[in-house]
Amino acid sequence: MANQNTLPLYQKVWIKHTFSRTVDSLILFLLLTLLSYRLFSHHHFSFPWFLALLCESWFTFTWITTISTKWTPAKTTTFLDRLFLRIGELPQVDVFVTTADPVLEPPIITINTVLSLLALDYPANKLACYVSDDGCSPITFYALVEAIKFAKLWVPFCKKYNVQVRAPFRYFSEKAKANNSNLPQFKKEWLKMKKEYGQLCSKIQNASQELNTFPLVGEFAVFSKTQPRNHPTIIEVIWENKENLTDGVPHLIYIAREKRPRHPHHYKAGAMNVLTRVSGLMTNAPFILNVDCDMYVNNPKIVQHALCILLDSKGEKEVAFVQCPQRFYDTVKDDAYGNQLVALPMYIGGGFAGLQGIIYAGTNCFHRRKVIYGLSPDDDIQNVKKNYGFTGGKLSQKRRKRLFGALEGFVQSVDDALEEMTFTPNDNLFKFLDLEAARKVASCDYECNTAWGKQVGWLYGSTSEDVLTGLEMHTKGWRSEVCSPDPMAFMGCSPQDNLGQMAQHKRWSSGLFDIFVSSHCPYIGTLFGKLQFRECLAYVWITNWALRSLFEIFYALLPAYCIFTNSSFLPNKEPGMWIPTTLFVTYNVASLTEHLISGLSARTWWNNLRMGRITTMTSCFFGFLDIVFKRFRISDTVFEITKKDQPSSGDENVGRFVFNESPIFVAGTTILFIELIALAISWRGWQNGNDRAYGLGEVFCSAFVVLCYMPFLKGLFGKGKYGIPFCTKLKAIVFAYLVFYACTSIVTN
Ligand SMILES: O=c1ccn([C@@H]2O[C@H](COP(=O)(O)OP(=O)(O)O[C@H]3O[C@H](CO)[C@@H](O)[C@H](O)[C@H]3O)[C@@H](O)[C@H]2O)c(=O)[nH]1
Ligand SMILES: [Mn+2]
Repeated sequence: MANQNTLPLYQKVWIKHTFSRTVDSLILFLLLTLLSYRLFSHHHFSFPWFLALLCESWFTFTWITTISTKWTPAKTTTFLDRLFLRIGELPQVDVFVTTADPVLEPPIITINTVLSLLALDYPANKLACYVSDDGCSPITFYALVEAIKFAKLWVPFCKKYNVQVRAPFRYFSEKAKANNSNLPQFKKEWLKMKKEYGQLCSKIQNASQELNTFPLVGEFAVFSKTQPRNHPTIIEVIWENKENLTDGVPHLIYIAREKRPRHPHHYKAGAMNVLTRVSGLMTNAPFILNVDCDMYVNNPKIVQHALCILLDSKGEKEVAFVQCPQRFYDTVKDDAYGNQLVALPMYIGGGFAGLQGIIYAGTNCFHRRKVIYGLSPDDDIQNVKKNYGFTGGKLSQKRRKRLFGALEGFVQSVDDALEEMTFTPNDNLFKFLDLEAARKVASCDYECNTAWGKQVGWLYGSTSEDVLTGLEMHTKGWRSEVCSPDPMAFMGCSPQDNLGQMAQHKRWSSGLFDIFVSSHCPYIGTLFGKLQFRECLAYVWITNWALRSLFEIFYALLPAYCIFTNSSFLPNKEPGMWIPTTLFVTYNVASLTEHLISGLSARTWWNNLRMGRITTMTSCFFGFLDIVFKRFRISDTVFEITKKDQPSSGDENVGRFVFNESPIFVAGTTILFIELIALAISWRGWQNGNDRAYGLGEVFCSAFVVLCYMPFLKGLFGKGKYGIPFCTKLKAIVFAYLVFYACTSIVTN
């Protein structure tokens, strides 16, 4: 029998999706057939024919990257029982939470996340929770101060009754069948807890309403004379687990890093780096769990599950980070805005997992501190020390400044982290706490002329800092794993309307494309680094999302162009027409099947398909433009924070499209108008029985685009926020006419 101590702590199995593989290959075959048909049909050669060839070549290339990513999906299972046999003592974990705006991210959501983290089923003396507040808001701070009082009741309650959902707003709102509900003692405590939570909510609610009149006295005095973008560092230890109790409440530290108008603050990546340094000085745990303010813990044992992977004898040497899936609660029915990301992660995410590893998604992720500090998998510590310029345990003065900044105490903590010295906890973590030093590492100047954001920490330069940082780790040769135990590890909120969803897609597509055109481009990672080839293709798939918009827009306008100019891009009257027809049918049946297999409705499939077309042609197109402007130094990209709403249940308008004056909607409305004009012209042509070069194919394609843009069509007639603003319609009509005019005049000239 194998020694219990040598058994692996997790297992990875590769799944065979024979059906999926067959259908995907068939689609590829059809795409290639279509391309060759186009190349060999000399009699068809014309502008639309070549444009179609160009777009379809792109789609084929994208499809190759898709198939390659999906081909060998994998799943991991963790063995908790073996973890306890293997290690005597659980390691320390530092938990990072980021919040940035008390209005878009209501403090009540943030404190629920924090409460669920403090109540993790993990020894309290091995956890420390650091909250970064980029909004520098006294209300957020107040909410945390109040939350910790509640935590002292909540944490023991959760542990005593083994509560699963430890975010109180979910626990009390949910039809959550209270466990042990028969016990009178439980009933009593449950009621008390509910009452206490209610009081906590109303306190925070009241404070939020008095945003401008909130008294900045006592411990809040530090917030006087601060502005969100202009203030010194504020670090407050809200709670310290002084007695080092395993069943107490973990440390809670509030950090608002210094912000000055002239200093770029690098958004979330900047916040994460400050959290890394401040925690390095305080607890310096070897593992870091990072969650966004809106992601609460849904599985209180998740840290142990992740540790199974990180501490496994193989995982320890190879795995840089463990990513848990992002799932959302109270989602809009049938995923009306196509943002629940259920089917996609299942196929694409599973595929990534079967390669070098899943991308880092910015939240719900466990990191190794030493990897964050730039360690490569094949670097042994002595080597690193040589490379970094450590001599006799000390970094040479010059290199130390260049890499980690000038603070002696912090460099010492890096040295310890690289050696994993902190694996066994100090008896009193805060004994030597030097707040002055902590403020220094959180200041604007600290990173000047250092490697932070370049080789060390979260990398700067993209609004998808998460994917960039993960890609760099993969390029160094690290792997990553997905950890998705049952129940789901974390749950969060997703945008509750299409505005949030479209802004999010714009940020992602531009951030990802920014990576593609930077020196971190996946191709470079494969050529000069250790990024595996298929992992590279998977990253290419994800990072050129914005580029897809161009081809999709051209392709969507192609049928209209043909109708305007009486030409064709499809072999309408020839037997060759079966190729695009079969392709269209097969592709859609395949994606519908994938949705149904994932347990989703047909309506969800349609919504995803439709929203995919809309966001790619609008949000992602603007994401693309953002990067073009950035590269030509016309304007820089900004991280627009998504609004975190608590869904209003029973609202009959949930799922409806809302509009504003954003240029994104001008683009969408223009596309709709162009297709409508095309349909009208074809209708007239049909009635007059004119001699037409285009056929049913082009008309069908045009109609299909209109069908995808149905929310816009409804928006033309909608009222209030559900209607497209008049000036947007006007601009769109002008643009549509210009396109029409340009098309027809090219041909007549
Ligand atoms: O200047 C900033 C801006 C944002 N954030 C935080 O970043 C997180 C993510 O922001 P959010 O608006 O919720 O963006 P999402 O689109 O929901 O985030 C996804 O995409 C981001 C990258 O674009 C990742 O950083 C996130 O982890 C990932 O969940 C939130 O906790 C914010 O508080 C900051 O700390 N500082
Ligand atoms: Mn979010």
